[in-house]
Amino acid sequence: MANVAVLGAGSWGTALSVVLADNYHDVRLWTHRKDQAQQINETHHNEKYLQEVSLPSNIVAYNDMEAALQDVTAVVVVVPTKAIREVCQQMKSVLSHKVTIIHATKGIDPDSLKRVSEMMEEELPDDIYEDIVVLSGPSHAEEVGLRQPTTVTVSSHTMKEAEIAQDLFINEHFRVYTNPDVVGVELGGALKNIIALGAGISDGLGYGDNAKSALITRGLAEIARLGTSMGANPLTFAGLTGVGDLIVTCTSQHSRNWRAGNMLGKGYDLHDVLEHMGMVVEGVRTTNAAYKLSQSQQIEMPITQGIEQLLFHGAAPKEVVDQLMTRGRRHEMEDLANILGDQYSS
Ligand SMILES: NC(=O)C1=CN([C@@H]2O[C@H](COP(=O)(O)OP(=O)(O)OC[C@H]3O[C@@H](n4cnc5c(N)ncnc54)[C@H](O)[C@@H]3O)[C@@H](O)[C@H]2O)C=CC1
Ligand SMILES: O=C(CO)COP(=O)(O)O
Repeated sequence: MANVAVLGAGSWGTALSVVLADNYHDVRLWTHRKDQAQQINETHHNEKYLQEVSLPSNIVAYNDMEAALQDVTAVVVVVPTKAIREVCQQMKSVLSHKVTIIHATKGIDPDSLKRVSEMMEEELPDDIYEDIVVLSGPSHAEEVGLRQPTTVTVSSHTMKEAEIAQDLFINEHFRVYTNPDVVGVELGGALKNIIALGAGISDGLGYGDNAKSALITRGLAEIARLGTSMGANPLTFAGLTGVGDLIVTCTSQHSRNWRAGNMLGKGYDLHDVLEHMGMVVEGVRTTNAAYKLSQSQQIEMPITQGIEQLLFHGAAPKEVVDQLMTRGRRHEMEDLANILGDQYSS
């Protein structure tokens, strides 16, 4: 069994620690907050982020990163996208041996327009890891923590590292697939958060299942359009980290992105919504990143564009829906064939 550090003690870092602990690994759950480390070790619960789950005794919380990383063979990074560079800097200053590095963060940085693994590659020295592994897929922390059946995908450029991650996590409640398409796996997980905001907005406006199904399906089309232009394999978007994660995030009240969207649809102000959530809503910053990417790559992303207008430029939810519904007429098969490439054109 392995010594594994999980960096980030929010809801997802805590739930992934439970999976690792169930597989008999010694888990060091690192948090940047001393009081939280103390609270977890005293109560064996993460009261703020995953209250209902009781944590096995082989999960120990740390506040000292150097101590948490001592003798580990694998490090799982699960902080919000905004904190990735900072946490990598801290890791770099205390880690001198080679480890398997896995990240489970879903976002794109709106400043550098980089994916999470790209930011990590920029920040970390080459000699402490072989290849970054991405873990993504339809997986609400609340359900994983309760050991409900869940499937995810791990991806890295070298299959060996992905398979190490698969071995660490797989068990009878948590089934782990591999996929070599790092770009597609990462982009699917990040971009679905924009569409989940949209699904929440639609529900907040009082629209029904037809509208939500349209958002999921046309959202998938624009995710795949941007994704393939950035080098992803279009088939990945038909898998767990594409349509799978879209379904789970757009249809569940566990989703923070859906919940934030729902409040926006009901007319609440973005600042108040984020304050109320108290947990990361990755879709907000990723909307801005995807919007910028769509502009620079000249990719049509009408839903993302509408949500960008709503979040950052004062557009009313109903105005955005009206704009989407009155766009010029389109040929559905042509749109889909364009994503898949020439061999599918009619
Ligand atoms: N919650 C879920 O069900 C899932 C979340 N994810 C992704 O995992 C990532 C983390 O999300 P959650 O754990 O849900 O977020 P969360 O909001 O529950 O917790 C975030 C954690 O990061 C910590 N943090 C914030 N800034 C930090 C910094 N500068 N240095 C160190 N720690 C910092 C916070 O103290 C908190 O413990 C996000 O990218 C999210 O999209 C992915 C799959 C499922
Ligand atoms: O990524 C998730 C489920 O796969 C969690 O989504 P939220 O961040 O919207 O809660």
